Amino acid sequence: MTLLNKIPCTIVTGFLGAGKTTLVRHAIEHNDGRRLAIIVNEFGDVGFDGSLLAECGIPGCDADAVVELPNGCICCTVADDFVPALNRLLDRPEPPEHILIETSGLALPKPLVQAFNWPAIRSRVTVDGVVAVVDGPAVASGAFADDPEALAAQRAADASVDHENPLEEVFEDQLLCADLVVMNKSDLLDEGERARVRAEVEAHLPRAVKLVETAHGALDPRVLLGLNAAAEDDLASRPSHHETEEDHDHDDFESVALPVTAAGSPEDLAARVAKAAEVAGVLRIKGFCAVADKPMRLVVQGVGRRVAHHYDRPWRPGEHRDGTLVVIGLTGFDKDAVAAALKG
Ligand SMILES: Nc1nc2c(ncn2[C@@H]2O[C@H](COP(=O)(O)OP(=O)(O)OP(=O)(O)O)[C@@H](O)[C@H]2O)c(=O)[nH]1
Repeated sequence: MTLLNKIPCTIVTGFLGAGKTTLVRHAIEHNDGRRLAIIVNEFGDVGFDGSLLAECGIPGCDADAVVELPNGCICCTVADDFVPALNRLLDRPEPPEHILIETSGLALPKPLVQAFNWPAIRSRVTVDGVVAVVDGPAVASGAFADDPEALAAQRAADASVDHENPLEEVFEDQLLCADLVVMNKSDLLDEGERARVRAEVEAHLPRAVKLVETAHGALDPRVLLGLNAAAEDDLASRPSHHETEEDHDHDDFESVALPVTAAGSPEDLAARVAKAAEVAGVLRIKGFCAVADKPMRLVVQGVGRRVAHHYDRPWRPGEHRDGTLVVIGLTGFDKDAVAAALKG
């Protein structure tokens, strides 16, 4: 049972590029003055999402309220990183009223939920809800299943099914743990695709879990926060492909940070990123870059073959303007080919 004095924490999970940061940002923006803190975990230690959130410029969102946990996977570094970070937030003179935890797209949520039972934090916090953000177009294109139709027919919530596709396993673990599923990027789907994605996601859910559709993570914080799930008390109904922390590693995935010299134009860089994204096994490309003669920093984001870019802020005086892109992919992806594509 949730004690009144426990601070609620929402765990935002979801595959690489599904829209977790976008959802968290929307929640900060529409938060009605509640004191929020954000913990951001990333695979690939460039601190991209943390930087986007800490520098969001939203009134009332204090950069100190954003804690970055880089270096891989929050579910594997619970003791060293997560619990101390959480305790530091709770020990502040004005502790947050609600904490949002954005996990890396490759993290499994269940070990993190289990961590809420650690004696050091158990009496202080509770998991208000696990929210799984789903990349609608990625599901529609069959990214998480070798044969989506056969798969949908095959299963309901059989967590023992063997998978050859590591993407699918991570995706499923995230759904199996969820209290709320957010089917994002609905703006990129037609009605038929939306129904298909909905059916496929529902086929993976082990319990009656609410599914909402969003575009650009625009979900009312009254829906997102306050689910009151106390998920740490309810682990049995959240099956996982990896029932122990030891069982879980990320050998299936790797990341590399590549320097990029200033681009002639955003379009030129986006074309190079799109080319790099075509290299087999590449899943996600993101980072900051310079554009010749522009005083602004360019944010570049590739999910699959879709590349988005925008200027987020002016370069600071004296700031090093060389860009870096983080590329995350299946282990063994051809980094030389990616580097060559990015060079143009
Ligand atoms: N068209 C469209 N684009 C979206 C939507 N939501 C997010 N995006 C874009 O998708 C890209 C990834 O969004 P993020 O919010 O960074 O995704 P993420 O899940 O935090 O990504 P990782 O942290 O790398 O796993 C960005 O370019 C977003 O602008 C949406 O609903 N529709």
